[in-house]
Amino acid sequence: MAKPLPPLSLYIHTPWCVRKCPYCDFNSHEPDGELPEATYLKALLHDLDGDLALAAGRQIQTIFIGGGTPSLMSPTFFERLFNGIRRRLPFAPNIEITMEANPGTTEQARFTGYREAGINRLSLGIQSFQPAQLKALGRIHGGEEAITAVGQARAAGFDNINIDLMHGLPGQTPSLALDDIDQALALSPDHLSWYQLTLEPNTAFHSQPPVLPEEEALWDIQELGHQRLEQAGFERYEISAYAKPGKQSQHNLNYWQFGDYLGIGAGAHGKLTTIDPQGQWHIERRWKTRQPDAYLRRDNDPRGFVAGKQPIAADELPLEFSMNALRLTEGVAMHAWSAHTGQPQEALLARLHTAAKKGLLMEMPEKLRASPQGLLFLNELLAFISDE
Ligand SMILES: C[S@@+](CC[C@H](N)C(=O)[O-])C[C@H]1O[C@@H](n2cnc3c(N)ncnc32)[C@H](O)[C@@H]1O
Ligand SMILES: C[S@@+](CC[C@H](N)C(=O)[O-])C[C@H]1O[C@@H](n2cnc3c(N)ncnc32)[C@H](O)[C@@H]1O
Ligand code: SF4
Repeated sequence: MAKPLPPLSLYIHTPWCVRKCPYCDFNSHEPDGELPEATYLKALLHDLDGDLALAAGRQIQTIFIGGGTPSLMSPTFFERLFNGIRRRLPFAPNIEITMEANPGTTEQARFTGYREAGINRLSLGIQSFQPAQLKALGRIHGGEEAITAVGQARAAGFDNINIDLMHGLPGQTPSLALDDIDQALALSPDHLSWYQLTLEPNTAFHSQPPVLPEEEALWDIQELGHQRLEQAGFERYEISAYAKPGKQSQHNLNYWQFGDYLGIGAGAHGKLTTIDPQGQWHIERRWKTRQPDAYLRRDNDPRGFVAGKQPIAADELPLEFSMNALRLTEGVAMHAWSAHTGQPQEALLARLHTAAKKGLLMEMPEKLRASPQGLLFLNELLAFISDE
């Protein structure tokens, strides 16, 4: 019997933001005028139609609406979108549906509408509570609005709330970073994503870098912040992701466990496995037209929305799989590594001998699991896996 396909998720991208943040390399754009909600809705469903043949007969386990700023779209937009998707693919009974929201774009009635439309997890991009850091990041909201947004979300019935915080910010000291964590914890989130600010190519911060904390302060922030979160009952399950028990993001877990996902919307990417009549797996990555205007025009184009696609070759699987799985603090069972990569466990063990000796790995041979040192130097660890 052929091995079962991995779980299927759906990523939906909305590409607009009130203002582009200087550190951000996501596919986000300031709109020219009114948001084209109706045409974007139509385009998203046609985009999904183009991917349906790859997902026929499968059920969607999780949906993640990212951006950009999805909270710029109205609740009706999502209600119609979910109705359209459900007509094409069934939803799992306990489906997790996350939406990202910017605290500068929220109001009570909207949150209630999002909840009623079926969104059951909210991810708020708070980043910091300090005026100086929010200003340096070019954010459109203050700390107070972030606190209000969490209250509005709870009042609307959201019982699964994530807060995104960033650290290593311009002018940030360890005590300011800890104060951000404390203020976030005081809001009792279910999940906290704690990202170190990175200077990404093609951003304003890359061409005009801000002054960042010294290396030593960055280490202190990392170490002290990690301790503070664990003391508060948050378990770190991925490099930057902390959750209360049972509140891990199912969508992100599926990515990291090398599950399948459809990606619709401007610049969205997807990964899909299909089985041929001989029972062989074929994995393909595909990505969609990136510029919002060009994406909308593609709706009338017989080439469709796909900007590119590429199969993942068998010899790329060890690295592709490990890049994701090793981000998880629990790592992955050796037999799962073998099942996903099609390689015998001995092949992996041989490659990892030196990495283990260098202290980058925790447990062998039952599990492939990075040590705390390995999580810090993930690229070094991955180099051992990709080296033939
Ligand atoms: C697409 S944005 C989230 C939603 C919303 N647009 C917002 O910013 O409020 C995803 C998250 O990635 C993080 N992020 C974006 N750029 C980053 C960077 N250069 N370094 C570290 N984290 C970054 C931020 O925490 C941000 O909330
Ligand atoms: C940056 S994470 C933010 C997670 C957030 N902190 C939370 O816990 O809700 C957003 C998710 O959207 C996915 N994602 C972002 N941009 C995407 C794109 N263009 N195509 C497909 N997936 C994308 C990421 O891989 C990830 O699963
Ligand atoms: S609001 Fe979010 S997606 Fe938009 S530019 Fe800022 S960080 Fe990027």
